[in-house]
Amino acid sequence: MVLGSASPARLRVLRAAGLDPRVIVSDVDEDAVLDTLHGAPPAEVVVALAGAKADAVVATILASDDHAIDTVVLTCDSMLLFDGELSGKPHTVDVARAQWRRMRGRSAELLTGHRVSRIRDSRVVGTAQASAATTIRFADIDDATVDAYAATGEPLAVAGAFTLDGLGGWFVEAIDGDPSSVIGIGLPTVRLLLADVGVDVTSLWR
Ligand SMILES: Nc1nc2c(ncn2[C@@H]2O[C@H](COP(=O)(O)OP(=O)(O)OP(=O)(O)O)[C@@H](O)[C@H]2O)c(=O)[nH]1
Repeated sequence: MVLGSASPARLRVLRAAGLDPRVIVSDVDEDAVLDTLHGAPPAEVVVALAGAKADAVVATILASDDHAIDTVVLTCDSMLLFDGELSGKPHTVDVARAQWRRMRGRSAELLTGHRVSRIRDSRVVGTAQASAATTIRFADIDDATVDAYAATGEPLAVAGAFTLDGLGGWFVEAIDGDPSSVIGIGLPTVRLLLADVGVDVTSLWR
């Protein structure tokens, strides 16, 4: 399997779940793709972004001269849907603090889009895609805690400015949905997408 993602968290989830994928990072300009998706439903946005990453990684694989490839490429994209707005990574401390001041004490949905692309005999023989949504309830933390968390830098590089499995875990009171899709790759969703392209996930276990 090929994981088309630079996300260390996605790789960690797959390895803990028995896979040892090769990593090929796509160089997709996500903002450029987002510009073509104004008005699209949020679930379609994250699936479209995962698809754009897949197209780039598949092109890289097909450009190689290894024609005996029989593999599956998995790509994802995660964003937070809060008050009707999709947001990705904050990138700066100020944006992370503002995000937390708005969402503390409230709930939001972490959406993850997935694309599975099966390659055999140097061509794509099957694709499947789907999104997963998990509701997150955030603790009502005070300004000093928000500032301390933002200052760690952790929330800057993750969708929605929080992690479930890191420092952010102190501030996630409850979730309703698949926990792995919050971290960045929904295992139950991917299991069904792999089946759609004729791959039994148990055959991929190390
Ligand atoms: N560890 C952890 N990471 C999270 C969590 N929520 C979101 N993320 C990460 O936030 C990032 C979302 O940004 P994306 O644009 O989907 O992915 P990326 O990190 O840019 O990597 P690419 O797949 O190469 O685009 C991913 O790396 C997710 O793994 C979480 O709860 N825990």
